[in-house]
Amino acid sequence: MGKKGNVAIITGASSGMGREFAVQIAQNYPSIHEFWIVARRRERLEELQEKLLGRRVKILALDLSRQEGIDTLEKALAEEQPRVRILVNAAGFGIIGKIGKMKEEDCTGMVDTNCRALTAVTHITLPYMTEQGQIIQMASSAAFMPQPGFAVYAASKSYVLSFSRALGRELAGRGITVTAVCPGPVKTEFFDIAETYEAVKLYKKLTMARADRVVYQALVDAKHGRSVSVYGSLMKGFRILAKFLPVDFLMLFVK
Ligand SMILES: NC(=O)C1=CN([C@@H]2O[C@H](COP(=O)(O)OP(=O)(O)OC[C@H]3O[C@@H](n4cnc5c(N)ncnc54)[C@H](OP(=O)(O)O)[C@@H]3O)[C@@H](O)[C@H]2O)C=CC1
Ligand SMILES: CC(=O)[C@H](N)C(=O)O
Repeated sequence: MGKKGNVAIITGASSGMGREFAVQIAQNYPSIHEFWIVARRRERLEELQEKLLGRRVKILALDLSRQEGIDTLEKALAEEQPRVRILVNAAGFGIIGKIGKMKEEDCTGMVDTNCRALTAVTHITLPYMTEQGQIIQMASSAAFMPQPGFAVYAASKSYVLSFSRALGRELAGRGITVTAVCPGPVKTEFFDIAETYEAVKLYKKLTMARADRVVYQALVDAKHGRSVSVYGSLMKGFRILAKFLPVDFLMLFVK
């Protein structure tokens, strides 16, 4: 399995945008013959398998925040030597709340999953990526400026954006593109966990985008080799503001 056809590896495939990436890639990329779908909830991955239009599917029910999860993926890669055409790193989570007011493992867990796991998955998959391969990293508009009350999450996404842009330059010689996806709030199960301590702000609730549209735009941007994908004029405008206005001024509005 894996040696003959092109493979797409998608983490965070059990819900939200990761799941949507799998469905849209299956619909629009006939050259992808096999999917490796990764997340902790096996039953969700099994349910997704039914939607992947008869492609070969490898289900990897792994916790990527743990080294065992990364090791298992690395072993599967070494055994099967897949030709990876698309890697989507969508596994991630965020918890709204102030440092010191939430459990320590909730704070550091965001770093473990959003930064460490994403870096590790990218690192171990790179040797198997084909020329013209695409790496799609779920960052966020939260990467554009610090967010008091969502500090670790926003910092973790700044890491993803910075890492992905530099990686894109490193890989240019191999013909592999890297796209950091930076949407504003998107209506997914993300907020079930995010609201563990505090509710999401009203302005975010009112501006939530649809996951299918964000993912469609991200796939178009990745196809064009764009380093950053921002869905919607609101977030495009916010990105420009965040580039030009002083951070201390901007932070007055997200307290
Ligand atoms: N929703 C939003 O507003 C936005 C989200 N993003 C980012 O997009 C990405 C996807 O989020 P979204 O689809 O909204 O959220 P969801 O909560 O719907 O999906 C998150 C996915 O990550 C997986 N995941 C979480 N932790 C782990 C882990 N330790 N090991 C393996 N898989 C894990 C979950 O699977 P399981 O629980 O089965 O392990 C799930 O499949 C995240 O990185 C998020 O930060 C970016 C901008 C906006
Ligand atoms: C959850 C997100 O990443 C979103 N962009 C936000 O800032 O709330």
